[in-house]
Amino acid sequence: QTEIQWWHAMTGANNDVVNKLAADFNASQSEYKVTAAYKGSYPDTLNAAIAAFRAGNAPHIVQVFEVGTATMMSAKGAIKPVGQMMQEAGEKFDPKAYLPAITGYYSTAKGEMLSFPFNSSSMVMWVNKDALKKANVAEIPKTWPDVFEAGKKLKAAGYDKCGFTVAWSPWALIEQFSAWHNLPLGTKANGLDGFDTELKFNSPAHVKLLTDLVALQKDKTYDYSGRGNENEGRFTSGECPIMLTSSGFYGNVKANAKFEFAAAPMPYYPDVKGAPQNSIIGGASLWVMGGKTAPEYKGIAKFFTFLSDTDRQAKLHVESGYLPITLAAYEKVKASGFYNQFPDRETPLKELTNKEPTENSRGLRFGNMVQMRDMWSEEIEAALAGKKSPQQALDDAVSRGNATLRQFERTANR
Ligand SMILES: O=P(O)(O)OC[C@H](O)CO
Repeated sequence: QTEIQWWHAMTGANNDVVNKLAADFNASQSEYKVTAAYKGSYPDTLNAAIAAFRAGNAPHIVQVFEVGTATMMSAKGAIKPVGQMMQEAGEKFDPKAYLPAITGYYSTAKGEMLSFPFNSSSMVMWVNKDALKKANVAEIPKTWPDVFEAGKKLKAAGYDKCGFTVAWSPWALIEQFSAWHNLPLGTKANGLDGFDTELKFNSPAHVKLLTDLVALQKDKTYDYSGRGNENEGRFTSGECPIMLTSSGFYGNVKANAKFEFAAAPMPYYPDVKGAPQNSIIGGASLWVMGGKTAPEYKGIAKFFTFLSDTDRQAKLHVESGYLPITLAAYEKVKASGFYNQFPDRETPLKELTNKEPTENSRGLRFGNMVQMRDMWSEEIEAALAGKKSPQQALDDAVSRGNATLRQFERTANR
């Protein structure tokens, strides 16, 4: 048997999904054995894979979050392009089979898709409907001002540690916020059209959001929930009745929330022209590492074909909240009547296709993005702690980010 190691970052219900996929594939044939191993958060998993590659013992497959894409794309010798691997192994792989937002995100300028789409998501606003009822909030908030009002009422109704919050702060407050308001995160279509890009997310609308949050943090109408998804449990426990985070949070919400919930579209500022625009994808894709043997690549290719099966994709979407990935799986779920019964489960798909994407909302691709998210988070944290004005914090996030981009340009092996 040929062993295939798969490193991933999935916890809770999504961890069960990964283990089940590996077990089902292993049971479906006897030549290959996929061994799934949890390696910590997305940044931890990426760092572990880079370290293992340098030490000569990289796994076969690594799940890399969307913002690690530029890093992986530029690591030429370290990765095996998925299209090439599939072709050599005689397995079908058609980038056009995927939702356009996904294909665009993971393809090079030449149209080559280097990684295998796996768990793509978008950001939604999770709401605790029981809490809204208790606080006399008649409708699910649509705009940021509505969210602030709802947060105040929720706080008054007893949710005094957290009226509303967001997980993945830089993803929510900077990246998705920019796309959803048709504002540039950076030049050159947010880096998709070239590495020589400059960050632009210190606009008046960005400053307004941070200013509003700083004010609401004082009495915890808004309460900060960290840089990643480590505090998503604040929603399922009932502590924070409104939380912006991934659609892929569904499995954990379903398993743990003891209240009625819904996944609503992200809020927007109605006075920003063109808002809401469209959201961008999140989640992760599977990267194949370089330097493996032909039989190993054959096994990985067969595993990817197994993962692409339309029924399997449809089921994954329904159970996890991640996107159906392929057009065929999306059509299948639509035809089944699932969204008629559970309209909010289509929210992330509707956000992604809300309008024809612009240069500001096709996606993003920045080198050193993992480090940049930490810097951006530090600046958001400084503003929330009252150490810097929101304008200064975002100006600093932009200038520190730009310096990091220039460093990436100098060192990237392209
Ligand atoms: O929770 P996920 O897997 O949808 O990922 C969220 C963000 O896109 C991570 O960068």
